[in-house]
Amino acid sequence: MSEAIAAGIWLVGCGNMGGAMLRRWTESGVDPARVVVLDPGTPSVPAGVRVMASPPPGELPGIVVLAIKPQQLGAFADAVGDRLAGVPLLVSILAGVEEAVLAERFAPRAVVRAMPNLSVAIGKGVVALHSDTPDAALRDAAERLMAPLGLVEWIADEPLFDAVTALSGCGPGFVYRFIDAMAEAGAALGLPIDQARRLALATVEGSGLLAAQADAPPAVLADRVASPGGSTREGLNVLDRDDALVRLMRDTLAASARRNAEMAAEARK
Ligand SMILES: NC(=O)C1=CN([C@@H]2O[C@H](COP(=O)(O)OP(=O)(O)OC[C@H]3O[C@@H](n4cnc5c(N)ncnc54)[C@H](O)[C@@H]3O)[C@@H](O)[C@H]2O)C=CC1
Ligand SMILES: O=C(O)[C@@H]1CCC=N1
Repeated sequence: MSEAIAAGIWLVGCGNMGGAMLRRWTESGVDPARVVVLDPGTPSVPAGVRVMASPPPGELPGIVVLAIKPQQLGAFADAVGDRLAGVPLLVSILAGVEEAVLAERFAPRAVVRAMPNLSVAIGKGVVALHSDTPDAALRDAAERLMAPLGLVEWIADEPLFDAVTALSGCGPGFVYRFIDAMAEAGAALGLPIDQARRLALATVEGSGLLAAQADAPPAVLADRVASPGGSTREGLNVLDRDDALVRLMRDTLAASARRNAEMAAEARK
């Protein structure tokens, strides 16, 4: 465990995403007694984690993880921003909020921007990281903190965070829509909707697991499902016609990336 993690973690905001990360951290060996949740609400937290409405006086942890909504940043910074000055590592998962803005508002020694997704709750998430800090120990601390959550990847340029947020941060939302759409389509062919939902969910789960372990990329796996002259090919022809699915996904991710850029502009004000 890194020195910064051992020196304690303050998790600011423990909602959907902060809560998912926290559960996974304590399940994978982070000592709950070293974690303070700062949240004015009534979050449900693992046993042993302290919940406070404002930072404990006279203390600074090794790491502060910001997991409030971007729209809540101003109020938090105005209320207690100066209490974080000099904290070794500030990790922010806020969509669209840039490192320079965080550095200016909180004056930590290092900022790492992180983009997790909801599957971190079961250690199968994606966490993209970016930082300009030259401090290798603090970069390492951020990476070690995120390692139990799933696949961790450093992103070369901070502007690419809008793309990464659209793809893997928002991605679970798109996949859930796809599952529901598959179920709807099965029901339209006559299956009872509950059964169609079970089949669609298990199909996506199994396909993802197989693709993750397979010796071939998804395009090749798709061809293995599609027997020549068979029914999968007919369905793939619909998805592939005029790049229908690719164009839909491009529009979907572009809309999310655009919104991230807007949130970044709002946070700069
Ligand atoms: N939900 C998701 O799948 C993902 C969310 N994110 C990012 O995570 C952040 C949080 O999103 P969610 O967890 O979905 O939101 P949420 O609304 O579920 O959680 C926000 C939490 O912050 C608390 N809070 C509000 N004001 C506060 C303050 N001044 N001090 C301390 N705590 C405060 C709220 O009580 C709540 O528990 C956002 O910035 C979002 O961009 C990033 C990746 C994925
Ligand atoms: O919807 C949002 O803004 C956040 C960012 C990634 C997932 N949820």
